[in-house]
Amino acid sequence: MDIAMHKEARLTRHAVQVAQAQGLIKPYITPLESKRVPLEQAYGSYLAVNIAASHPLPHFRRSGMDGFSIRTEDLRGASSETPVRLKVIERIPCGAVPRKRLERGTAARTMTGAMVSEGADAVIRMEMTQEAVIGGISHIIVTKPIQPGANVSEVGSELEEGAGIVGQGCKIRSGETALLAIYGFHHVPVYRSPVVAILSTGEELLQVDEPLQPGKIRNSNAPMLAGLVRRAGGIPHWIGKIGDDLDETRQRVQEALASADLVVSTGGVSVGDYDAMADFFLQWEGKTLFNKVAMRPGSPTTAGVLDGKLIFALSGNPGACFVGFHLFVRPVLLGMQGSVEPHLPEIKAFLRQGYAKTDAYTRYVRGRIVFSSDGRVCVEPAGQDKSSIVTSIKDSDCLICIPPGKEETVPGSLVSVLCLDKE
Ligand SMILES: Nc1nc2c(c(=O)[nH]1)N[C@H]1C(S)=C(S)[C@@H](COP(=O)(O)OP(=O)(O)OC[C@H]3O[C@@H](n4cnc5c(N)ncnc54)[C@H](O)[C@@H]3O)O[C@H]1N2
Ligand code: MOO
Ligand SMILES: [Mg+2]
Repeated sequence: MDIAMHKEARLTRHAVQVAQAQGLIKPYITPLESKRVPLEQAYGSYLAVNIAASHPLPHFRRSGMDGFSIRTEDLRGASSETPVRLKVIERIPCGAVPRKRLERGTAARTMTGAMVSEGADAVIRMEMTQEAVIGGISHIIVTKPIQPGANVSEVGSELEEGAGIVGQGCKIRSGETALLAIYGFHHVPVYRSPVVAILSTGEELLQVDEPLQPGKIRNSNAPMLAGLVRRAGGIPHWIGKIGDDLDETRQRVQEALASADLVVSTGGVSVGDYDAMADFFLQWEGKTLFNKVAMRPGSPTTAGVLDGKLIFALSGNPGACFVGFHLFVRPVLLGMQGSVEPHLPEIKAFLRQGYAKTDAYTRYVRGRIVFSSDGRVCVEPAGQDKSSIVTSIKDSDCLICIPPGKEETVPGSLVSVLCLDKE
């Protein structure tokens, strides 16, 4: 292709909607292999199997209070006028098995978490009893009846045997970790983390430790993407910077594809004279899935697939790179880890201030979730909204979706909001 044809091809791109673009990527997202990791290393990974309760929880009748195992029947008529006296027949610490069955008129001193005596149908709290030694034998005196079942966790009252406890594709967080420990999972089958090659393009890019020079900027997208990849459970593999040269781009993209499960590049994907990534996608062995998306920022976002591996060319503008990552790359990373919820959680919220009329593209505004004094969930832009702006990335906890249209989106409008991962 000569230069004029390239220019023509670059300028005549067809924009797809965000949901369409996500749909074009979806067939290429398959979970990676699973592996067994020690439980303490499983946090943040996605479970590769369904896990059911192999025993009821709790698996023995367990006291919820420090007190006495009793038979409620014995206390039925208890009052201050007619106190009931029970003989204390044993002491049951946590971890011990009661030796005696409760017979009429007896109680067993039972600690929180300890096994309740056989024959007992409740545990009375220590505070509701008076202790007395009568004839050298320990007794309690009770002046109120209690309900059957009080302070006793019955077998299976939390989970019955066979109940699903953690499903395949669930993220292992603190609650899941605790359950896996309860059910004896010393090692846990989880999906492998995808390795993500990160490429940045542009002659203007300096390394972070290089002094500034006129016309040049430090590369901020690559470290930002590395952080985003890590937060999404991937392993970033920074390939480095590519100059604005097509042959170099081809070679480095090939290397990147060979060394990783997927490739993410930033910059050089628009219509500029030196946008080598855009040229790369015009003539390559892979299949281009889309090269323009009806969204801002990030309209030139491009995605393709070669030998089953996805490659995403995100815009160089930091705001566009950030949004492109969240809409397209993050779901892939989560999907490769087997997640059942790969997309950002979406909520509705009221727009605090109006948003000026837009064009035919949906805007994904870096925003902040705020609560109004009457308790409504609202959103507002986190700062300047241009694609080149970096500071509003730091201050955002959501992306506000402003629908396309010629009218202003007025204050108080109910809009869709994509919630970003918390650190
Ligand atoms: N005539 C037109 N010009 C532009 C269009 C258009 O449709 N017609 N699209 C604009 C849009 S929208 C965007 S977004 C940008 C996309 O540009 P590229 O993806 O080609 O990115 P670059 O040209 O390489 O760089 C853009 C901008 O970002 C800075 N940059 C690049 N890489 C990094 C990095 N790793 N860290 C920090 N900053 C980076 C770069 O210096 C530029 O300032 O194109 C518009 N133009
Ligand atoms: O689509 Mo660009 O990323 O608006 O600025
Ligand atoms: Mg460009």
